[in-house]
Amino acid sequence: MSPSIRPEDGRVVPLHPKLADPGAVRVEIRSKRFGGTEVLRNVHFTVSRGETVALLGPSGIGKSTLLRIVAGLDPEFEGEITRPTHMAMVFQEPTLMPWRTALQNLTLVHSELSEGDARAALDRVGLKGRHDAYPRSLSLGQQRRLALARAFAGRLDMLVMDEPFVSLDPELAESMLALTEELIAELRPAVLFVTHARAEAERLASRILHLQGQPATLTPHLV
Ligand SMILES: Nc1ncnc2c1ncn2[C@@H]1O[C@H](COP(=O)(O)OP(=O)(O)OP(=O)(O)O)[C@@H](O)[C@H]1O
Repeated sequence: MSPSIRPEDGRVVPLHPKLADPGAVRVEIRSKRFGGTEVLRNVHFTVSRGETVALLGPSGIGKSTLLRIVAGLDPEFEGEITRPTHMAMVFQEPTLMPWRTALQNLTLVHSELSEGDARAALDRVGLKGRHDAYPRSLSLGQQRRLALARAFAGRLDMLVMDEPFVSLDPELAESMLALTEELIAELRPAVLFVTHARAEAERLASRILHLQGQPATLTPHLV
């Protein structure tokens, strides 16, 4: 039985905790159009808490569009998304506030965090001694670490990542991948991430979903 109503337009409806896993993400997209072009059709899947799902597919197929809908950034679709309250996103580029220190980038987003906890979260991702640095004085790797610290700080039920390791040199990509793996294992959120790299998908994900066709739909493959 559906735990939530099914409006005609896209809406995000909280799950009733007694009816289903409150940490789960459920995606039911009947259709997504940009003007006259239908990009997604009948895309249905769930991500349980503690599960990591990778989304693969050719360039331009609709991966970022799907991710934006799931994250609640694009309400213009037909269907329904059910997701937990505490969600974080990690993008290709670290979206940091340039006029705030590393510590403030964390505490302004997570007002519930004590300063001690925020500092510990920065230390956890290897930013010891850089708490008071501004993003422009951090290396790209340090900026990415700060973005990860921000995503994983506080309560995290769901994590959405859009090609988080793209355009990094292999060494940095490997260290970010390892750090992300550790943080996911510690917090066990429901994770949905987009990647072009099959090896990355196979390493992080317990399940891989392929977007194919026009309009795109899903073909599931178990790793
Ligand atoms: N705001 C928009 N307005 C109109 N068309 C759009 C918009 N955003 C995306 N599209 C189109 O929707 C389709 C899917 O785009 P999307 O960015 O989701 O693909 P993608 O699979 O993430 O691609 P890539 O792997 O290259 O990032 C593309 O044809 C794109 O041109």
